[in-house]
Amino acid sequence: MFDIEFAHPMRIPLAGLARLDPGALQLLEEAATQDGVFYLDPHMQDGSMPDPTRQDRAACLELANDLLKSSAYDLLQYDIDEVGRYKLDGYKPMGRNAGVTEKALDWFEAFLISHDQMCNDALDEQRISYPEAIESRRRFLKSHIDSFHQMGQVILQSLSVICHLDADESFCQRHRQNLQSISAFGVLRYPALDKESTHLCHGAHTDVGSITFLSTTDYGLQFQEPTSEAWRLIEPRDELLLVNIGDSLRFMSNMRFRSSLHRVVPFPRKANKDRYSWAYFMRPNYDAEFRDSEGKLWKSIEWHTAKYSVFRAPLSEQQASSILTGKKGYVGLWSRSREEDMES
Ligand SMILES: O=C(O)CCC(=O)C(=O)O
Ligand SMILES: [Fe+2]
Repeated sequence: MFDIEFAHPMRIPLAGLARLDPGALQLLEEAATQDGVFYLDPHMQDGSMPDPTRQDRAACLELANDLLKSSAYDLLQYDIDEVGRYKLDGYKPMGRNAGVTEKALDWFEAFLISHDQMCNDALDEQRISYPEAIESRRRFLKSHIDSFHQMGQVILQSLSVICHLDADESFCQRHRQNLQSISAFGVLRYPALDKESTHLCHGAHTDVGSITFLSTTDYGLQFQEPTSEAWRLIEPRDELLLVNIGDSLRFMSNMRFRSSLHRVVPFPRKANKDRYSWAYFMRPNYDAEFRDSEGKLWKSIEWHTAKYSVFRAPLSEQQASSILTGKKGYVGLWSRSREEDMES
């Protein structure tokens, strides 16, 4: 038997939050202040919101396959570091960031599609023409992103009630759909690994934005329990969405909410096939302001830019600040030997 410890994120019903049900709000308050991660049950009995775990799951997987089957050469025509100013759209090849061990680079590829390109008609940015796999699914992607944004607003409204914020201070006001936003939807592929693979998975980080909705096909994601600092595996659940709170919401709540520290590592006996995940990164409007844990004032777009330059930096530079993980000097490296212990 493996000695693997699982996390047990709370399961919170979206329907309860939409009604501001006190029981659901209490669960959300506990999850947001203690761990910064929870499972969301997105099912609305009255069908008032599309349920992105059902048919959309298959559609996202098909999109990921269709899109990422192109050669790296073709995909690099949409290099995320070249396409726009803020790395919100385009292809991130494997190995662009530092990874989970000292010598490793990351080993996942991703394609991002910004909220504004799909859903915001009054947009200053130039319109991007995407690969056919995306262009042919514009209607699906628009409604998919819209429904994530609506779910995000329900969570933000609930968190605003928890913080006793007045309507004009509500977190929702800083995530308005008609203002420029850095939110994005992404599909990710982690190729199958073997024992000799040098480059691995996805290094430890907190998410830059406010709320991340995650779905995945397989094991691998770990989250760090804030009090014990132990890494725990997160079980993939088809019928639920995993929600991570990110830095922006942590800062906007004056550090009351935690941003979850997570990473993706090889999972014994499961790393021999591709792992897919897809995420909606709900992030604040460009100009939304907050103060970080040291009191420094940031516009959301500035924090985003600073965080991405740390994602792209070598490990030594990542270690020098607290931007990557929220803890200066800590980059959350994974040790292969422990993993091998588990396999024996
Ligand atoms: O693939 C996963 O499960 C996690 C992805 C992630 O943490 C991210 O893209 O920020
Ligand atoms: Fe993440």
